[in-house]
Amino acid sequence: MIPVPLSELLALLDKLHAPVNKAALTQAYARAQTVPPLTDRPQDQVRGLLSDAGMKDVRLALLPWRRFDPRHLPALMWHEQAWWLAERHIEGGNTDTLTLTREGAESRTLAPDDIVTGAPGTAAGDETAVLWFSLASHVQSENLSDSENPAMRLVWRELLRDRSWVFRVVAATLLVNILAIPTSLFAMQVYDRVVPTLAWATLTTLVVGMVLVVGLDWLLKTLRARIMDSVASSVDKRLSQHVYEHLLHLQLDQQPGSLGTLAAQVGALDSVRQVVSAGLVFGIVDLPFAFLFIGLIGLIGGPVGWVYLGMLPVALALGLYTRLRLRRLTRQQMLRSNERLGLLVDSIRGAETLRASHAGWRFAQDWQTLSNSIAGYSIQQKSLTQFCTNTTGSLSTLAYVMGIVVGVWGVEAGYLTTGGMVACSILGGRVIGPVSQGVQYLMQWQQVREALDMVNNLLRKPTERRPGQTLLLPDRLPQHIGVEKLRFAFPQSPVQQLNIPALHFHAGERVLLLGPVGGGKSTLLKILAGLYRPGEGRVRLGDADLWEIDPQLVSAQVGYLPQAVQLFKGTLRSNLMLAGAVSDTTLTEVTRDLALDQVAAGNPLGMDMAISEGGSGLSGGQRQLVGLARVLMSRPRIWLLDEPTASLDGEAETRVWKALQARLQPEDILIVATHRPMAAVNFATRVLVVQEGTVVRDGAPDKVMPGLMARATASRPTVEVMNVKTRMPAASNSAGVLNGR
Ligand SMILES: Nc1ncnc2c1ncn2[C@@H]1O[C@H](COP(=O)(O)OP(=O)(O)OP(=O)(O)O)[C@@H](O)[C@H]1O
Repeated sequence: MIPVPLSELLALLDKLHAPVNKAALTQAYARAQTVPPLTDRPQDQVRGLLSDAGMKDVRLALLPWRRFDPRHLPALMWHEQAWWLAERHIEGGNTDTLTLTREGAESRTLAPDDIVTGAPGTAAGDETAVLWFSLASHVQSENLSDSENPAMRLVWRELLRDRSWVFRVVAATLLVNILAIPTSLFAMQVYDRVVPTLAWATLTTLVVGMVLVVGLDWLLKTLRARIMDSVASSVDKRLSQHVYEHLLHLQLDQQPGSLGTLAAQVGALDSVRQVVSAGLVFGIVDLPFAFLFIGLIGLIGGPVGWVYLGMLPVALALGLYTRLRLRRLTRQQMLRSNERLGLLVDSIRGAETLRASHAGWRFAQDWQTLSNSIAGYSIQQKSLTQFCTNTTGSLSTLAYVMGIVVGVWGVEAGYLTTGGMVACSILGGRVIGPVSQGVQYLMQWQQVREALDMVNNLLRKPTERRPGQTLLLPDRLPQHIGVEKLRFAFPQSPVQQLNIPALHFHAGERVLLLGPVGGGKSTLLKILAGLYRPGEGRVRLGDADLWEIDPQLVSAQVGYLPQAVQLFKGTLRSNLMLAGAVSDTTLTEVTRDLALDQVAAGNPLGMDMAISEGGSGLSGGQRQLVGLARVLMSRPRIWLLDEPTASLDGEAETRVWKALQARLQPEDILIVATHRPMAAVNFATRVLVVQEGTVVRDGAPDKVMPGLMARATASRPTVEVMNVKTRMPAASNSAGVLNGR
């Protein structure tokens, strides 16, 4: 790689608003020209130059593009033998494009997937890479998990991010309310001035005025609705994105168990936003105006005002009572609805098993029980809200009637005219409206509280890295990975799944991880991959704690193959290139070595053959091969493979080991959890047996394997053939060997 040009570096620092002295950096560049470089690593060169220019605390890393998260752009990109300033643009809210610019060249606009890596003949140094600066100003995420009510804080933060809408909506609502005053005064003038004298000219003037008022009122209400809709849509987008990304970055061992709950948690903020934004305007404008109108009624009609004022505490008591009674019902209904959603997802995913084991009736029964229970709660809830709505309606009519009655007394007593009485009735309508609305809010608030609780449960769960955490960007390739004083237990699990005082793996090691079913192999691999965070102890990647390192760097170094490979809706190609585009040559080579090309060859669409949701369309073994292909294409330094050949036949298994060996660099670390060690034992350098969460054996294959084989043979059942006891032959996968007992 050639050194990073000054112009591109300055352009990036400018984009990042980094406090750099341009003149000092230019001088540092000039000084660097006069001496031979101490290092040919661009990250070290840039660090040196920046340090020379007075920017000491710079953290940067060089990452392969395929492992880089484009949301962290802008950055400098090494692409087609040149350094570019890469920026990300989101057009129309969804199309993601990259713009590459550099001095003296035409700028380019590309889709992230257009940048392929590992092009034919590319050495590691020629591959598209990103030089990424981690600056303090870059870390924008807020730590919501410490907050008492993170969901509410999030809703407020998003609603008030741009406060101008509040002023506009409040101003519009204010005017709408003010316009109600001339409406009532119109009636008063007509009754008191026009009707007694039949003054048509006055009536015409009043009507013209009212037409203007009505027009303005219509315009203001339309504008207000538009503003509210656009705020709602942008807030919804940001809220759902935030909650979804929080979910994606949740510590995997902390994810909620129920899928229904999880789905409901992600969607629940929507109802919160609606009530909070409408409630905000209600609280700021409508409610104070209700009091203003009561005052106005009092001014015109004297005691009539007391009638409407007296209605307020009754309505408030009604709303609070309903809310209290709704609390239990709403909670139960939500819980059951979540359970039912979970059941639905489970039965769709497990349709085959249900059909094969004739267990459908059991699920149908559960569905019916849940539906009955939801319907029961729903009926109770509806009748309660109906009761409240009807009572508020009757209360309003009563207030209106009482207002008229008291008004008649006023007319009799002489302090109120007929027109004044009509005006009081019209203004009374402006009091009744907000009061009924307030009662509705009180009822809805109960639902919102439940929804908030649900989202809070999700947002309080820890993410893989603390928001705002200063992450390490080590730039040396890790020479070892390991755990120290490790203790791990799943949440709510009374037993400890792993307890390992110390375990280290060094460069060049090829390790087989054996042990009985449920022994803890997968959990250990997930901990080493940085997917599960241990409750106690440390995971070390090189010299640093893995959880202190930027996750992009971890995933650039560590490749993990899960036991159950997940495929996603798309094509075979999109599933293979899940982590980013690779060159067609790399794709062809890997698929050929794993014989996955035969799958594509058998389909007229080839690599573009459709994969449906949940990954149906491929066999179990083929899925495993897709998972392996993903890891092989990502070329990690540390390979963590969980049962890579469990679903494969002997031939495919041999092919997998060959493909893997061809790609393993001498310094790479390979750790394979398997129940079929025999095909891999010849190239293994170390065998570990994990049982009941601890390492019970650890040594060279020739030391550990004979003992395991002997035990496996001894534990194999015997059959009696014509009175001769014979030991059962060993199965090719030697499952017994793995028990380690
Ligand atoms: N999500 C989970 N919640 C609670 N306990 C779990 C969870 N996943 C695994 N376990 C428990 O952790 C223990 C270790 O499981 P793990 O999957 O690591 O075993 P394993 O050695 O990989 O087994 P196998 O050989 O069957 O794949 C088991 O006792 C299992 O029941």
